[in-house]
Amino acid sequence: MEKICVAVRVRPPAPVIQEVSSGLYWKVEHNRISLHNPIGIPISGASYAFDHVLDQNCTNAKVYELLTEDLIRAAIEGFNGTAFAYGQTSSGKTFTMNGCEDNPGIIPLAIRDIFQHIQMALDREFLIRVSYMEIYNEEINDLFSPENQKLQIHENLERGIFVAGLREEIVNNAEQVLKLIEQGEVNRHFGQTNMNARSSRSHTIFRMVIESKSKDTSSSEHSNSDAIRVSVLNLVDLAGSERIAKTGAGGVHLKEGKHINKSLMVLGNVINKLSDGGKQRGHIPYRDSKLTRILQPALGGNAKTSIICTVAPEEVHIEETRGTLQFASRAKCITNCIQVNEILTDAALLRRQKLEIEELRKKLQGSRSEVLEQEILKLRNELLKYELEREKLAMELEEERKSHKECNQCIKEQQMKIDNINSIVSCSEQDGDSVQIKFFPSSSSMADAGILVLLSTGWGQLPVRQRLEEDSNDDHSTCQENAFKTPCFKSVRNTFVAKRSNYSKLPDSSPLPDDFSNVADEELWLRLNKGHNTDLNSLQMTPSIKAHSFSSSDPSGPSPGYSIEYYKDEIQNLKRQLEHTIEEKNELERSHAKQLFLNNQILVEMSKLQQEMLLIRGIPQKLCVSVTHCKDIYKDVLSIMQIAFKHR
Ligand SMILES: Nc1ncnc2c1ncn2[C@@H]1O[C@H](COP(=O)(O)OP(=O)(O)OP(=O)(O)O)[C@@H](O)[C@H]1O
Repeated sequence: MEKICVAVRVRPPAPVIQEVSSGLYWKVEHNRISLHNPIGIPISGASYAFDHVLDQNCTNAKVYELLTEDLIRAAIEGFNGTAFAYGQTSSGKTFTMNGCEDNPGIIPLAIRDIFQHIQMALDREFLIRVSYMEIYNEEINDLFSPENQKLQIHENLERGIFVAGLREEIVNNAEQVLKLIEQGEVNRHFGQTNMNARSSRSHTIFRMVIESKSKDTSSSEHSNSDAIRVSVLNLVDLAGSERIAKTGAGGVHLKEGKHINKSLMVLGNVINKLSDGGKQRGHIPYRDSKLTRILQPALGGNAKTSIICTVAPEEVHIEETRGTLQFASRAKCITNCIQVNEILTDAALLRRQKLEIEELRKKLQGSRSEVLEQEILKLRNELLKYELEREKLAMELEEERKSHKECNQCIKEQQMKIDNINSIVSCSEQDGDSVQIKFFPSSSSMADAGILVLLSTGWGQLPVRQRLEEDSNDDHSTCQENAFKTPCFKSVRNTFVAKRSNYSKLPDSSPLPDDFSNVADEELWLRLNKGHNTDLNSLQMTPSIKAHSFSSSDPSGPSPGYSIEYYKDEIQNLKRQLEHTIEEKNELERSHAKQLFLNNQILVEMSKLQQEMLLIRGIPQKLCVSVTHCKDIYKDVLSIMQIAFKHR
């Protein structure tokens, strides 16, 4: 955004005016112009400041330097530019824009300057086209071709606002242009008024279209230097507002004056609207006059703009001067939005698009590679994680295998022991004699103890039955209680019990054999009686007699052939035998109780083993699940790795 540059130029007083003066005068100080009373005091509300305020001594060259030089340079670089002179009639607009031979105005100075710069710009080649038109009575006429009259204004995307049918001359040097202008001036409408011997009766617009492109096409691969810059420079000399009373215009001039004033009023409206700025601006009436329509880009559009407001210093023109200064003050508020105008040839367009595509591709590749790197990093991390998990699972699997093996071994050992016990028990049942049972349970207490239990049967025979079942739902408390009672085989289900068979049956004959060949040796007896030394001699001395029952119903009674002594001895002997038998019975009961206790302990151990077995049975299933899980993980890892390699 750039503000319009506004300057006020005060022309020298006209020598011819004869009037009664009140002594009011305009004073120029720096960039300010103020109306003063005759005693030199500024009049309130009549002081104006601008970018430049140029007094009567200012030359056109200075005006050009201050107001137009930058604009011309910008036009060469591709920016649109407009400079116009605004002011009342005979205030020096034409003098400022065209100048005279001694004091060339902005247009010839600009033309020379432009060509000078073009010649110095070795890196670019230029094409300059010029046209010259006037808006006379609200009609556009071509000053280079007088036959081109009443031209129309058009607008399109390519050219913007333009006058259709206007002759454009391609020019190569300043002199050529100046000559063309000279020719065009001939066609311009001038008129003589009371105020100006050569009064412009129309607004004139000298237009230069400056096209340029870089001479260096080799660097065009990496820049936009092949783009064609096109700028439009308008140098405008407006007709002056006039009071009919002052100018004395009549007839044609009156009509001209009316059109001039009307178009200037529209210009004032446009400036007013533009100076409002922001949302209050509303509709800008560019289309209300041909002048504002043509100058539209210069007023709030894409152009650098300079306005030179010329004023007459005479007291008689104070009101017009104040009007011009107010117009200038509003114009000062207008901002334009300028930008380089570039036109791309097909080749240039193609090249620029190529560059853009290349840049986009680089950006895309950059972002793509970053994304891929991140993805690879993520995959690597995941891979590492899975590998660790796999190793952990493999270790767990190995441990479980070991544990399974150990358990199996343990079960085998236990099974062997159980079989061993079973075989011993079945042997004892078959033999009905003496049984030697060895336990090597897995539990440490039992193993350490290395318990050796001997069960024996003898007189008062005690055959042993052992049962072993795997069911762990035993009533151990019952077993414990029963361990110290006479065993009850039915109440203790699935327990390891000893049974005394034929307990109540009296033998038909003495249990002692006739000879001792089939009787257990002395060591066995000693062990059975826990060190109690049985009177073997007495046992051996016991005669092999047939037992008799002495029931009251027995009519026979003792044989009469025996003496009293014999009977006494016999009674004594029987008493001893009875005592011995009772003792043996008690001992056996104790052994049974102990055996039951041990059996219960074995059952507890077996129950534990069974629980372990249950756990062990579940291990293969677990292992299968683990192995399947491992396989799945391994498959996932493989697929992830395959994908990562594809991306690479
Ligand atoms: N700064 C100046 N120095 C010397 N002479 C000047 C200056 N400005 C204007 N003049 C003279 O004043 C007279 C009127 O000037 P000019 O024709 O340029 O006025 P104008 O504003 O163009 O009038 P119009 O609107 O009627 O065309 C001319 O004779 C011109 O030479």
